[in-house]
Amino acid sequence: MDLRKIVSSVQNVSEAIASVINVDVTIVDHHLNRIAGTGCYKEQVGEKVDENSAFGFVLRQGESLIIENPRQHDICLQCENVGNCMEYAEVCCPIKVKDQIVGVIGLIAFEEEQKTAMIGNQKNLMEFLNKMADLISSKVIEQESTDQIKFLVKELETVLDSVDRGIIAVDGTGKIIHYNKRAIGLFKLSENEVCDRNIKDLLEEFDVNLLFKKSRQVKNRAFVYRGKGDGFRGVFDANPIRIGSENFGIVFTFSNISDVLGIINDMTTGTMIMKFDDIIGESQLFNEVKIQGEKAAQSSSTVLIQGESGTGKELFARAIHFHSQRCKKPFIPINCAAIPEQLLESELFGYEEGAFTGAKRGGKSGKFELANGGTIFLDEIGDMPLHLQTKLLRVLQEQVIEKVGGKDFIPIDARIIAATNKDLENRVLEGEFRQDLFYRINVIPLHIPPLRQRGEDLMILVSYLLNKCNEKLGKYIQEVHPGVFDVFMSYQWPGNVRELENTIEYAVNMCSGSIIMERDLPKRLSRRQTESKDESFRGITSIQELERKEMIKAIAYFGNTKQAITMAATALGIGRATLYRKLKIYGIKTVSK
Ligand SMILES: Nc1ncnc2c1ncn2[C@@H]1O[C@H](COP(=O)(O)OP(=O)(O)OP(=O)(O)O)[C@@H](O)[C@H]1O
Repeated sequence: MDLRKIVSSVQNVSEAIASVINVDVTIVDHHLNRIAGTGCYKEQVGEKVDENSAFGFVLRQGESLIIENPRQHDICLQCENVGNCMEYAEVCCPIKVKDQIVGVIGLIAFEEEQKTAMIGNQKNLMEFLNKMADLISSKVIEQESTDQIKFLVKELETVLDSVDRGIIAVDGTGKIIHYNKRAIGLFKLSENEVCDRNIKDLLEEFDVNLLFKKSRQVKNRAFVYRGKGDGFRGVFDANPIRIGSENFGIVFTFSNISDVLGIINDMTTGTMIMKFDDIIGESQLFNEVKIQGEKAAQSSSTVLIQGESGTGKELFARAIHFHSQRCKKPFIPINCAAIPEQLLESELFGYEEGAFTGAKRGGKSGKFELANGGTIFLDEIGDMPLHLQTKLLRVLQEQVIEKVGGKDFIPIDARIIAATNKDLENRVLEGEFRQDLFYRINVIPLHIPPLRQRGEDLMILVSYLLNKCNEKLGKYIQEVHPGVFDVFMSYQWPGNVRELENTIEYAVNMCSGSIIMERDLPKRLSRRQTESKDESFRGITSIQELERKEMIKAIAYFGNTKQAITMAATALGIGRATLYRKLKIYGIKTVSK
């Protein structure tokens, strides 16, 4: 508690005392700084008073003191000013705030007449001085509470401004009375504008009156703020301000939907950051794909990654995303084959409240919305149902999505990387995949070669996966026996790297020494070796299958128009009618004759 905070009040009090009792007055604070004074003391304000003076004594003792005989009094003998002292008498009274001494009021007589009046009227004088000290004390307390309120307000403002949701408090009519910085940032309002606004201006499509009437808490309500052309989609909570049974207003908290979705992504998708250097393989064939992938990362065009199951298509998709300019934004994978057909649409595009029985209150955002600004990875796109292919084509063409049961089109900026282990061209010919969509997604095609075609990579992958498994299982297997490599090289690896990974993990578990031997391998691998001869027989393709494949190739090359069929027939060396007949037999879809 500091008298210096109320110096002007203290000076006023000292002048009032001086004019009532006609002596000089001076007041010091608890550090013995003179903070107010009349007469000769006025010029000494700001100076320090000697701690051995009567003021110092009263500050230490906390009791009033009257000195009738300056320069002879015991206290005066200690004072450094005793030689220059001109006083006739002195009265000092402590100023206390809640038992704490915060200063001293001193009255000084410089004439005999003043001294007589002071000494003669001691009792009344002391009472008067105590009242003046109380007055100063109450001013200090008042100042302290004002400071405390200012501090609380500042503290609250800082708390509100450090929340990354917009906060707006309104009175019972909806008029904005408090807000934080994030709120004016979200609604793009200036500080002057915001106080003239009513919450109804910001939540146009929402029945705010009902909210006031019902005075109920609301959580995560979706809304659209259209603003002056720079609106946003968001969610809000509303909490009524209730004291007793009376309502004083509502506190709203707002978030931009893309911020919310960003947090959901970070928390739920457990983004695995992947770089091209993390993808193992140095064979020429594989390196070429990596180079293509790196180039694809520099662009925002759609990529179609084709390759057998387990060849690393998702790894490539992730690496492309994390090498691209979108790397700080979400990477959202969705497996189109793993989600039941009736759910896939709402998973991809989201749904509005009430879109179907069982739809969640407030609706749901789809993967496209989650991927906004980033990349959506549509795995197993070859299994996407035809009606969704049509919707996807629209997203690609118009860059907007429409939620299930929704009325609005939501602009979306998500890069699409699709992958499939099916022969998509074949699916087009079979009428299972839209040709126009195929061309749209196949802008940058990447073909990941199967493991059996990259023998050089097998060795590096085995050593990489061995380390990985040792770490995972806490084992120290050092190497793989050369005989095991022979088995690996002659095996077809239908499950590619995923299968190799599982095989190594199995072998590491089975191995009791430090080298993986043939006996540690899963039985299917050694069985395959003995069966490989049978398999090479089985590898012989029938004439009919060859014929079918060549026809598919010709149609894929020349196209599926009437004119193209004639050209395809010529290239195949058969007549047009024969080609039509055979296409029908093989179930290859074409334009009608
Ligand atoms: N070149 C590689 N280097 C390291 N690990 C790899 C490599 N290729 C694949 N893998 C591993 O193999 C597994 C399968 O990879 P991924 O899921 O990317 O394959 P995919 O082709 O997308 O498979 P699917 O077609 O079944 O979806 C993963 O555990 C992945 O880490």
